[in-house]
Amino acid sequence: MGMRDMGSMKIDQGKNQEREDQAMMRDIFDLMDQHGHEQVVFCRHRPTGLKAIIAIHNTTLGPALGGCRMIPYSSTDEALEDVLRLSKGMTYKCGLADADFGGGKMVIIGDPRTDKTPELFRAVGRFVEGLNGRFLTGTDMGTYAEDFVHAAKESKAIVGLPKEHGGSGDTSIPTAFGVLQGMKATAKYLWGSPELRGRKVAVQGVGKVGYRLVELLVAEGARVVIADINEERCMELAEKYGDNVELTGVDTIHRVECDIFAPCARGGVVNDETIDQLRCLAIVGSANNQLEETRHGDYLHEKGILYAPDYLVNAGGLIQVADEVEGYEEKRVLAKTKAIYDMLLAIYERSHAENIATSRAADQLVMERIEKVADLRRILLGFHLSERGR
Ligand SMILES: NC(=O)c1ccc[n+]([C@@H]2O[C@H](COP(=O)([O-])OP(=O)(O)OC[C@H]3O[C@@H](n4cnc5c(N)ncnc54)[C@H](O)[C@@H]3O)[C@@H](O)[C@H]2O)c1
Repeated sequence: MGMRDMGSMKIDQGKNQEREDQAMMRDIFDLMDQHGHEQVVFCRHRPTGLKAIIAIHNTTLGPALGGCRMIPYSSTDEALEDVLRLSKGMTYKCGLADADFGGGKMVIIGDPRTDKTPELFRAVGRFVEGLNGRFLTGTDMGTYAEDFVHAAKESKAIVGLPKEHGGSGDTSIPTAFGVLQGMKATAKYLWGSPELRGRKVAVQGVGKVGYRLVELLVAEGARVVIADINEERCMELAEKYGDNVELTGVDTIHRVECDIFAPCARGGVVNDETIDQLRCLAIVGSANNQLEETRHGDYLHEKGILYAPDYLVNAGGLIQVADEVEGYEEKRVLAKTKAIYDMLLAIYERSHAENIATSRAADQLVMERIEKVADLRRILLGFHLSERGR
């Protein structure tokens, strides 16, 4: 092959790459349209190995707020899909929690057990800071408040820092408390009393939130069944609480016959495969995006399984970090998180009255709230006379 042929081959390859890139860009824009996103930012820093994606879904209510998770995703597509779904969920969560923030999320593609370094989180901080207040972030699955102490050296837009670093501390505390409020409201709706004593709850995932939830449930007198891929955490809880906590496998936890199934690990656990295996009366857990698709919410409604919309019952962490931006006050956070109880009962009532899935009743309520605020924001707040060019 002559030099000329080699040259034309390179040009062809270049053109193909360009076409592929263009196709990918079109796909991303399609995906953004599908979910209604405003902005997607790809962050790469080779020296620290950082590969991350920030998605900003909707800023009608205020700057986008959402945690940053670290997962060894098997592909960029999988990470993109996750961040788009999660950031959209945050818009709904903020809307329902009456927080003046929009929906956003960040995902780091990496293994939290081996890939974390202080520099990686400083790089996270710099990318977040570059968004100039459009996006605020903190801990989520696979990340800890301590990780964000490094990010906070580079950015003012970090929330959920440890208390000794001026933050409000671990968000999993109010999150677990909020899930418990959701369970009490569910008990009230189904059995006429918020009491959980004697009720059987199956908790999938005993990480930061799940572990605390189990502690709260045991204190309420509930019987708890747990499963986690991290067996050490299960053993620790079983040793601590003896007969009150029973262990089962990660493949069987969703099939346990119980009053309440509590997904507290990854999302998408209610799907075509699992939905007919569920043997619970209600689903109340912290995991984001528990329904793989909206139609799974409809199916739960048809089957008579009461589903507590995840973005409402897991809003405790968001309520805390939103409060941190205003100036953190623990009592106020607890009071706002307690309100999840009444809000969930209102959603159950609406679902019953309109014979629609609880997930749809919650979505409707959020959209009504967002539209009301969007309408208010049409009122101009100020106008500088200097802008008239006098
Ligand atoms: N931390 C918060 O404040 C917060 C707030 C709102 C929502 N959430 C959501 O709650 C869920 C849990 O969050 P977290 O902060 O406790 O995360 P975490 O990483 O501390 O805990 C997740 C746990 O799930 C386990 N796990 C993973 N896959 C599993 C599987 N297939 N079966 C059983 N266990 C499995 C992990 O080993 C881990 O112990 C996530 O979906 C997160 O997005 C968390």
